Amino acid sequence: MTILALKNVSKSYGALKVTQDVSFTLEKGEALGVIGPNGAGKSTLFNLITGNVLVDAGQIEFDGRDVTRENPMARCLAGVGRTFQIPQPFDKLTVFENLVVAGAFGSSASESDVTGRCADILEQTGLGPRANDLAGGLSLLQRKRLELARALATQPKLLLLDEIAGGLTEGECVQLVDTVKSVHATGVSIVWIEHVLHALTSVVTRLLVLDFGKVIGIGEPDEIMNSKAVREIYLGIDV
Ligand SMILES: Nc1ncnc2c1ncn2[C@@H]1O[C@H](COP(=O)(O)OP(=O)(O)OP(=O)(O)O)[C@@H](O)[C@H]1O
Repeated sequence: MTILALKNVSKSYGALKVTQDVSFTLEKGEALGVIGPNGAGKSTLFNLITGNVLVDAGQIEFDGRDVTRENPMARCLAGVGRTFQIPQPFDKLTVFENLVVAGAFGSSASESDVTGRCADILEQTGLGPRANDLAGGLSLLQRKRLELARALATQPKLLLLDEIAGGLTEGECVQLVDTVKSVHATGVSIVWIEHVLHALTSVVTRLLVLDFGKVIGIGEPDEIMNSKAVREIYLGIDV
């Protein structure tokens, strides 16, 4: 069953075509990786799915509904959760308070449900011992964990991860990937933009490659990474 469908989606900023006729579908429970060179339009793709940017043309369906013209709040409440490339938590709130704010405003759960759920998410994301620490004092790995936890507090059916492994050490990356795997195992559908390919391919079963806003490949990771188009355009190898 399809959870997300983009149909011929396009977006330009002036003369710059950032998203060009992009179409793909994501099945419920699937994890899809998105790769491509800097500036290929990956984050813009997320902004179009969340509604932070509106399409110029095309259609976006989420969970069986046309959400193309819906605002980000409506899409979040419907189950589209996301993390940002640069985590920006409320630095002067505690980790737990950050989760409660996300749960209270980004989900339709009642107040009592939100606090209970946030306590569970703290454990799930390994932030239990940091619950009462101010977010501003967290390490990069903990900030990434908090970014993931805040997205989970909105009770997403679809989780969009934007370079969550970027900047981490190898050991930290392994830890975070384990947490992403545990989230995926609960049935949440995932689209993950990531430059750290080994982290990405340990979770996703398909890769989508963007270049200059166009989909130049979508398929199984091995097939995609060995394809002529990807080696020429994405890896810069002349074949
Ligand atoms: N609001 C905007 N106004 C004008 N140009 C924009 C805007 N947002 C993005 N762009 C441009 O669109 C292109 C795609 O940007 P985007 O951030 O989606 O790429 P990306 O693939 O996520 O890159 P990176 O891997 O560096 O994060 C870039 O050339 C960027 O400068």
